[in-house]
Amino acid sequence: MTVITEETYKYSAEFLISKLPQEFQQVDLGVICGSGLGGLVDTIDQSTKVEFLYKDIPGFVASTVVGHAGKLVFGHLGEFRTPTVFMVGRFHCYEGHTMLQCTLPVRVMALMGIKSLIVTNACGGLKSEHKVGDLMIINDHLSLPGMVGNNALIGANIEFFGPRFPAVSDAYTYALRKLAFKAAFEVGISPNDIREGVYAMVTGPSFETRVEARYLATIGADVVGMSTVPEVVVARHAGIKVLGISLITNDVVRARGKDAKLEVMRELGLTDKIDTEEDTEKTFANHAEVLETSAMRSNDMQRMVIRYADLLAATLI
Ligand SMILES: O=P(O)(O)O[C@H]1O[C@H](CO)[C@@H](O)[C@H]1O
Ligand code: HPA
Repeated sequence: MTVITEETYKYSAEFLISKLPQEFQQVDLGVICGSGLGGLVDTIDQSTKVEFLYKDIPGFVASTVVGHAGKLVFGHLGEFRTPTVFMVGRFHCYEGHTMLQCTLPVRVMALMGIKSLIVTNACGGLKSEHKVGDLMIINDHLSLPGMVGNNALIGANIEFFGPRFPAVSDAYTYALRKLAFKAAFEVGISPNDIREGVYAMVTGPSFETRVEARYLATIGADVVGMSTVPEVVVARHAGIKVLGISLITNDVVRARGKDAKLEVMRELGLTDKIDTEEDTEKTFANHAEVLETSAMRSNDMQRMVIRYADLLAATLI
């Protein structure tokens, strides 16, 4: 296991601070941009923005996924010009990174002063009432890797950040979820296009089998993705408040699929039963579809995040 010490995090933060103008040496808000959702940084004041490629920051690993630019951007967000740090592209375990490597930027952001983190992601919808393109405010998560031995906090606890056994039952606080819905409605997102629910994390990179999808829905998940949870756990451990926003980019195939045996028996006249199961062969999940939906809906998500940052800056939450 890669060991990352308190000094490693501090070294990365000090590196950034030494290169940043004073206005960004301490930031209030962090934003992690999910697949295809990095366009948010195009909405910030371009004249004050400062960018670092991940490959140039000590301790950071490389971002290898299409739709994840691989840069850390500092800028002013919204009308209140909140000093914000954006991860434009995140790290995933399926890229070969450990959870500690994937979450290193969150601790670096903690050292740079963030009090609040907005985590966004692209995900697959598991419920028939969801539409592709819907937004979902996360109200809880189901960490499949975390439950079976791959929790982001495994290893020596760094007391400097937080306690050995942090509670995450309130990771997605009610007050912030309310603020997010307020932001969404104020920017004109229809209540029919935004919901609240449970995000399940799997490691990927293969998408779910049909039975895995049914299993996830049965055990309480509304959507599934391959990120977010490690970042949230590490942020909550460090006392950072979290808002999670998912964009449902595709429908996860759940139908059982046609019964081959029955079909052959019917063709040979051995039975007259007909398989009524829907044929979903054409709807495989794929990353191109994920990026396509992100591109279609990223504007709404951006407007909502900007409004949320302003509401947050205007409240004492
Ligand atoms: O969670 P983000 O980074 O948004 O990306 C999602 O999209 C990719 C699959 O298309 C996976 O990486 C999944 O986690
Ligand atoms: N499954 C897992 N992760 C995802 C999906 C999906 O269908 N879509 C986007 N990320």
